[in-house]
Parts: sequence; structure tokens; C-alpha cells
Amino acid sequence: MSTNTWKQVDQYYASKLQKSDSIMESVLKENSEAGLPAIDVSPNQGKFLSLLAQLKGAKSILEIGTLGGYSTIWLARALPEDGRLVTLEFSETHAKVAARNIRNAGVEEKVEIKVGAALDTLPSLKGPFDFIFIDADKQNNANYLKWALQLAQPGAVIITDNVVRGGRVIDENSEDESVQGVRSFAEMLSREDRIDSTVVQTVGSKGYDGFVMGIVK
Ligand SMILES: C[S@@+](CC[C@H](N)C(=O)[O-])C[C@H]1O[C@@H](n2cnc3c(N)ncnc32)[C@H](O)[C@@H]1O
Ligand SMILES: [Mg+2]
Repeated sequence: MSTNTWKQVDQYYASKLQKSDSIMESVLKENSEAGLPAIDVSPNQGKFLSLLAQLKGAKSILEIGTLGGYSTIWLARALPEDGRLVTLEFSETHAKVAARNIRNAGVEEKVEIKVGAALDTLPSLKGPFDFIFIDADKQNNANYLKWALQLAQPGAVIITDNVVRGGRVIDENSEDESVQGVRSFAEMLSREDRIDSTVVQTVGSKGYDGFVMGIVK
């Protein structure tokens, strides 16, 4: 099965399962015009996150890693009127683009962007959160999991993106810091009793990757 087939199937299902969405399309266009890297979740993955947040009945979402706000908007759309989402972004440039996209998507009332290194902004956050999406610098995944567990309420869902890395996660000798970050995160999960997790491997327009998803006890 070729990478091209994955992409075509991804597009096929996006065309069947998602209504034409000028807002989400314009987010990706704005990101590209602003020179942001195209490392957002795919449309099907964004919808997956949104459906998960709805299944959970999420009211307070924490996202670590905003980029241009693509996943942020998918998640914010899942919130009820009185729901809130805090998203953490290191880059001022990314945060500015995200703020514009979030405003254009009409969800700015629910979303707060905190600019800075997440490990510096996390201590200022008021929990608890019932849904947490970790998708920033993978080197810090274990630190983010530690914070997520601290800020989560019992029953909260924690999703961590890009945990397969084209299969490179199984290379214990990898010199790639992101691979080692994901491996430390997996190691931590293997010893952590406060969360029950599984992995979902994914293929599609973003290649071969995956999510770890868990429920906090
Ligand atoms: C993969 S992108 C996020 C994609 C986004 N969640 C989406 O799917 O649309 C990762 C983001 O994390 C940000 N980032 C990197 N290191 C960070 C840090 N230490 N603290 C907060 N954000 C960071 C990057 O600037 C980048 O915008
Ligand atoms: Mg990601």
C-alpha cells in the first residue's frame, strides 16, 4: 500500500464526511501565507479531535502547541456556549496568526492563547481541565504529561499527537530528539498508574503517525 493511496483515501473520506468548510480552509491558507509549517493535524484528524471532545462532553480544554490555531478551532467548536479553551504557544508569530484565525472562526470568546514556553506558562494555569491535547515540542512530552496529570480532573481525556513518527519511535538508538522525547513519554506512561492509555496509529495526508489517548483515573 503506497503513501499515495493513504492520501487519496484520506481525501476521499474528507470529501464524504466533512461539509465544505471555508473557515477551516482559510485557516490553512492564512497559515501558509504567513510561512507557518504545515504541521497541523489533518482535516480528518481535526474532526476526530472535535468528535472526541464532544463524546467527552468537554467544557474546559487545554492545548499545548497552537501553531496557527487549526486544531484549536476544531476543539473550540466542540465546546458548549460556556466552555473554554486555553492554548499554549511559544512563537509570537504563530500566536498572532492563530489569534487572527480564531477571531475569523468566531470562537475567540472561548479561546485564550498564552504565549511563551509551555513549561513557563503551565504553572500559571487554573485547572481542572477535562480534555487535554499535547502537540508541541516532542522533547518535552514527558514534562507535558506530568503537567497534564496535575491539571486534569478525574475522567479527563489526554490526547498526545505524533507519537509514531513514521515508525521511528521503536528505534532506541535514534539521535532524533523528538523520537527520544516520545520514547521518554511512553516510558513514563508505562510506569504511571493515574492514566489508562492506548495508541491509535494513523496514516493519511500527514504520513504515518499516531495518537496516544488516555483517561485519567
Ligand atoms: C505541531 S505544531 C502544533 C499544531 C497544532 N496543534 C495543530 O494541529 O494545528 C507545534 C507548535 O508548538 C509550538 N512549540 C514548540 N515548542 C514549544 C514550547 N516549548 N512551548 C509552547 N509551544 C511550543 C511550535 O511553535 C508550534 O507552533
Ligand atoms: Mg501534531
